[in-house]
Amino acid sequence: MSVTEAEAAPDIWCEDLVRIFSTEGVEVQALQGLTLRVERGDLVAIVGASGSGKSTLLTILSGLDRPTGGSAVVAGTDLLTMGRAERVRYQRHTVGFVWQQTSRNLMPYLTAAENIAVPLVLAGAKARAARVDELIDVLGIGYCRDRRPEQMSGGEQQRTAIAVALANSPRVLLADEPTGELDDATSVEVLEALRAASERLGVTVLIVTHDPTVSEHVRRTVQIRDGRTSTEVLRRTEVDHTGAEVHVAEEFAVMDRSGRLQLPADFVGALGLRDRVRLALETDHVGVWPDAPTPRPTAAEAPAAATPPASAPPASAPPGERPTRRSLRRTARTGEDA
Ligand SMILES: Nc1ncnc2c1ncn2[C@@H]1O[C@H](COP(=O)(O)OP(=O)(O)OP(=O)(O)O)[C@@H](O)[C@H]1O
Repeated sequence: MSVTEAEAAPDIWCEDLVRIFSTEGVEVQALQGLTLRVERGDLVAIVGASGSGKSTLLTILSGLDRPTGGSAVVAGTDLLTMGRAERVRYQRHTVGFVWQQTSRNLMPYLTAAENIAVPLVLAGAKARAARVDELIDVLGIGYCRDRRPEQMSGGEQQRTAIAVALANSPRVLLADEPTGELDDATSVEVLEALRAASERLGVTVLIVTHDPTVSEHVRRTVQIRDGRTSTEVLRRTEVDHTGAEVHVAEEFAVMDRSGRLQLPADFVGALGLRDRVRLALETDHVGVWPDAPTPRPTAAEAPAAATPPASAPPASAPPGERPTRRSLRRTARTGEDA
């Protein structure tokens, strides 16, 4: 790979990632062909219900676990093939980690500044004092510099933990429920600290969370369902015709290389889609209909489309009604393999 190619490569790239756990003869597919691409310097939240595979993904990306199959490359390191020595280097220099439990991130008998210096000492880094000062400034914890964790609030401890994780200048910062033990106001402080780290230090940040409010503080939220990325929400700020700033959130379904995508649960529920659905390829979108005999829709009733709602095409008739517009009709199965 040339230098230019390496610079253009995403910092996190997973394709068809599979992790199967076998316990007492029972297999659990925690990741079932997950695809994820995170560009350098991005700040992304991964959200999903309990058991959807978030922690499994994070444990693989942190180099603590190895996937069963697929591809996973982080900042140029292939996680499926890396050896033991490379793994130590990877965990020390390529990725930083912040855990949910504030107590797990910091040594209780050291001050904030001493905690931040620990990874620098272990890595034999030079100019340690200057790096500690820089991180204390970026995370806004100057007033906690000489305090031990028990003398800090949960939010201050997490901001110090972020500084510790960033000490050796990792390319990627992984945070597992970093606001899980915090109240709303303190959560916002921690999320803003992660955003500052991303913007001022150029680090790529991946936050795994249950907390729906986290999505409001990141540009991109990826939803995991049943071990696969299912939908993504992208947020941006626009200026409307009156000159006012408006926040726009657009939801997309994620499609893998084989063309598989998960319809959002509310789309499936709204039309009672189950087992098999009818598909129709239109010139600019794909229509999806229940398999059951469909009553003729009124003008106000639009069928579900597998394209993003924000750019949803005009309503079209169910299969069989306007044959001239259609070049392909199929029946597909919903459920596990849809
Ligand atoms: N070591 C393991 N052995 C067996 N099954 C496991 C193991 N780790 C995870 N699983 C299973 O894999 C699936 C995904 O688990 P995972 O912990 O990744 O989900 P999660 O989205 O992080 O959930 P939570 O939000 O509750 O932490 C679950 O069904 C879980 O029971």
